[in-house]
Amino acid sequence: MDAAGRKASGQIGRLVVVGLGLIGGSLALGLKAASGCREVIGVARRQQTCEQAVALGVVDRAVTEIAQVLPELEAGDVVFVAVPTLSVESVFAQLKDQLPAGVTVTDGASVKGSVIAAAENVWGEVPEFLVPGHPIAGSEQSGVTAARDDLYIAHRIILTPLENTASEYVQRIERMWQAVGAEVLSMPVVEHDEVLAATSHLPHVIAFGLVDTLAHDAENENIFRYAAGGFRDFTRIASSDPVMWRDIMLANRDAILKSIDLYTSNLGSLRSAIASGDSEHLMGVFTRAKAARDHFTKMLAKKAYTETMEAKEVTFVAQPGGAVNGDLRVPGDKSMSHRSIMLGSLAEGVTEVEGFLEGEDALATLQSFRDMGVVIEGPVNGRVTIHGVGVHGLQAPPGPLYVGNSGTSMRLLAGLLAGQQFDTVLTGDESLTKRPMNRVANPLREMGAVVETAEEGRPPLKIRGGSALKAIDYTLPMASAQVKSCVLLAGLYADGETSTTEPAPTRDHTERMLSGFGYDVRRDGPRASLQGGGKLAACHIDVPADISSATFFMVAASIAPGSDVLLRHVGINPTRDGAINILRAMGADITLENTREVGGEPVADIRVRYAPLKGIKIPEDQVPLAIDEFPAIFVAASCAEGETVLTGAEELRVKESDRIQAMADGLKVLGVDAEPTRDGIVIQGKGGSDQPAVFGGGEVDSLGDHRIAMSFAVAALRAGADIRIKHCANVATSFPNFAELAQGAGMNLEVR
Ligand SMILES: O=C(O)C1=C[C@@H](OP(=O)(O)O)[C@@H](O)[C@H](O)C1
Ligand SMILES: C=C(OP(=O)(O)O)C(=O)O
Repeated sequence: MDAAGRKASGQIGRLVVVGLGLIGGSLALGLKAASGCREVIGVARRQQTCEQAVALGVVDRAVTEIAQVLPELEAGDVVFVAVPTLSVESVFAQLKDQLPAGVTVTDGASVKGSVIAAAENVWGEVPEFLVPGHPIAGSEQSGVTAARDDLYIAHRIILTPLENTASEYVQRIERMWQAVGAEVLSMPVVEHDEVLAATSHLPHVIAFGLVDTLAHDAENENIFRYAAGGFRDFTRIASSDPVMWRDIMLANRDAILKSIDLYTSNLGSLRSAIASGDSEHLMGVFTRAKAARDHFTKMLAKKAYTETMEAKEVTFVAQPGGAVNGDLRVPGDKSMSHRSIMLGSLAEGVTEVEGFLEGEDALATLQSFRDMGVVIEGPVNGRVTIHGVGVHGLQAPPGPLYVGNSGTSMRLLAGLLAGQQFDTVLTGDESLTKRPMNRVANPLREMGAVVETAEEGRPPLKIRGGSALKAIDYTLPMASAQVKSCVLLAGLYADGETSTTEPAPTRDHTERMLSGFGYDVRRDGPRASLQGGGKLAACHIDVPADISSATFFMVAASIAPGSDVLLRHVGINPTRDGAINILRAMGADITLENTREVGGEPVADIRVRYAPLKGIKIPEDQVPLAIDEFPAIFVAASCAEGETVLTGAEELRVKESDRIQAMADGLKVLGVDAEPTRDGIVIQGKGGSDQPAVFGGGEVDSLGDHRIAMSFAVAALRAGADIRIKHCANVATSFPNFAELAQGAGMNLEVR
């Protein structure tokens, strides 16, 4: 918001700032810059500070006693108490009985419990005009000379109003902070003090303590001479104002002691690990901490990551025309990446993975196993090292396992977790929370697991530990590799032989990878079975490029005249190659080169050249083999000559979106006749016309579904005007570098 906008919404009367340091001075400057108040009056004990504040333009005038200004205040004015925590009470005492009605009092202390106690001591109860607050914007600098008018922009202000705080006062303070560009949120007092003890007060104790320890060391001259970046970064906050921090320690004693005790015990474990050379323990702590800190940096940079992904709004604007050319390698296979982490974690020994998909879905699985105590190094350029803990080595996670947008994570993990001794809760994002989970909960219950779901079998899933699982012979009601894998993974923990029978072939990566880890899986047509109670041995996994991601470029090359792409090292497992078969049946020019086997999975380089397509009736036996590729295939069908009919694909309705409806809606917006049916779609291809443009321009909604988003981006190659695609952040779940690769290959795609 610009200054004029803030002024309109944020005007208060006069602002009285008691305490002219960094925090008070910066609010004064910010509010003046935004014309957010009529006048700023400063109050500081020392005359020199008053003069300095006026000379610097921080305040309009300044006095040494608050009593000097109280008589002239009136309703709508605000008093901001920005003195060290333990001095707040004496300021309140000076306000008592002299504050005119309608004036709001707020403060900026780091501890809220002590401010509440100070108010009770002075007024007997917390008055309705007091709005306790805490701007999270301090730095190691202090004093009025450090004040800046932009200190609060994009910073958070926590307000902790009590039940009897009147809402008009709270609203005034919210508007005041918003006027200087801050984001205001509220929290109960106790929660505020505990959160701040852990995130701010403890780090200050450690920084002050560490610098003091080293400064007392006889060798200190040398220590400080050689202490470079790490020491400087880590101890910056030991330059903070000692009085302010002494006050905070005393005021928030109990919460800080709790944090110190927790930290001391962890430091003790680290000490023992170093003493005994326990490298596993050290790697566990360091890899978990690195992941947490990297995640935090991404959150601060407002980049996509599992928990913040939905908050980020990404729009694709795909410009019409172009062709795709070049030699590309799309990221690693998502299904195999998930399974490599799961089986590597349960194996004995160290599993090395290459080609791992660094997309949000596979990272959510990885984080879940870290949360269950597995040491996992990486990913770095697709390389992951998993220190397996054995089939019975997982530990209870500290909280619910959050798997974001990933159905595969939730359904496969459900099977594994049913066999553990500890309870777990699996949660996900808004899209995943709408997807059916009874398809896994029911067979797990038949095995003796205790699994609770929310209404109508939706997530979260609560899985009780300690159940003795018994083997079952399960006939799947739908063709689903996730359900099959869930049952087989639970079967590792069951007494006896667990088997699954599927109505049609589905991806068999679980069966293949289990065999790769030395676990005996018997396969007989539609039936797969394994005996519980075995062991997995660590191995090396080379994850090929994901055929589901490659499909976007297969379709792109097939519909855009002048295209010729080579897609390297793509997995062409016969349970995944439906898109190749369907596109070829439509007339696509696809050749497989350098076909080979890598780690038990067939792999090839796929060459695709433009060729005119024709509509077909898609054979139902191909549906499970191309289940994730249909959104892209519908784009190909729109560019084909004649009608394409899909049946037997009702499963598409329960993916990240209802993919039949979402694609039909978007295609209609772009001028294609696409009629959804119960279990499929009928598309009238427009490829036979003389017009190069099959699609009109327009705005379509991907509904947060990565595959819908990428499919409409590809459609632009044959569009007559821009296609704007809303809600594309989730492309990062399966294909984080889609836009870069697409642009490099010749598509005109802009990410906003
Ligand atoms: O097992 C797997 O890795 C997957 C199976 C498929 O789901 P269903 O089992 O629900 O068909 C697929 O859609 C999903 O992207 C990945
Ligand atoms: C359906 C998909 O994934 P999941 O079920 O793992 O969310 C997909 O990637 O298209």
